[in-house]
Amino acid sequence: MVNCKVLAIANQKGGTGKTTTTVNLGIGLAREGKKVLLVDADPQGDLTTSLGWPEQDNLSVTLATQLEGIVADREMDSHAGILHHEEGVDLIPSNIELAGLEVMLVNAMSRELTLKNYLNEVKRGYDYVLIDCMPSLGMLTINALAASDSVIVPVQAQYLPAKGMTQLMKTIGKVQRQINPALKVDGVLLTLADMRTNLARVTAESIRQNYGRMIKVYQTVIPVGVKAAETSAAGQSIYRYDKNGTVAKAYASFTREVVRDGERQRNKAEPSRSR
Ligand SMILES: Nc1ncnc2c1ncn2[C@@H]1O[C@H](COP(=O)(O)OP(=O)(O)OP(=O)(O)O)[C@@H](O)[C@H]1O
Repeated sequence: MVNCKVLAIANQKGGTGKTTTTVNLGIGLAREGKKVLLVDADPQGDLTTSLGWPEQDNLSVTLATQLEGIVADREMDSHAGILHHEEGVDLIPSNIELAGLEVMLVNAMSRELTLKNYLNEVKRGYDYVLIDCMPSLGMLTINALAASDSVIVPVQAQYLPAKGMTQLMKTIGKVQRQINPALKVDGVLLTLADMRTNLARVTAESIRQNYGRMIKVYQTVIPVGVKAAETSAAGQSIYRYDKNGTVAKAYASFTREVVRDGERQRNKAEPSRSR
């Protein structure tokens, strides 16, 4: 696809809903008719488990294999290892081998661009590539930011995230200045919100106050839901596991926001097509 959009789902804080968002935004986009590739860029392999491959150590080709091939400048079948989930998305899986690869990257030529170089070989067939980042700002996350058009930042609505956000924004700024000037922050997604309290609203206001107009907070807020915590073990999206629940409705609405943003950005980039 000429207009493939690469999105990093990133926050160096753990447990903010990155993996859950990657699964349900990805499958949400597939349900809107988009061709979607999900990339597990976390050696914990949570995305791979969440999509139904808990025995990830048995996978013969993973993201680590492909990146190692790029580092070693070896001829590879770049589509080898891509898995197909029954809800219509593809996945480049990961397991703990990716941790060793991160160490190897430090001494590699174009070390920040290894993931970008790999994705350039596979993204052609997709409308969206979503990268589930690990909870750190190390070399793999830098690779994800270098390979992306935009970042979405899931933030737990319960916590005022000022300090962690500053660190993340500094890293994004550095990547924009030194590696990927076109990188955008599409927005902050408030997750795990207890809808009985006002905390989501307070957190959204705090982000707007601290980051001004620089960062958009998505209209949709993802509520806490018991069923949402069970989807990972079931290897299913929330749309299949609990299709009438509030979390499924919220992720469907968030997906529509992301599609609208994509259309707006495309029309801006190609004004003649919007007339
Ligand atoms: N809306 C929700 N309602 C209830 N539980 C949720 C919801 N979203 C995520 N969870 C649960 O919260 C935990 C953290 O979510 P998730 O793994 O998506 O976060 P993460 O940011 O990817 O974590 P890590 O930083 O460890 O990679 C998981 O146990 C997940 O099942």
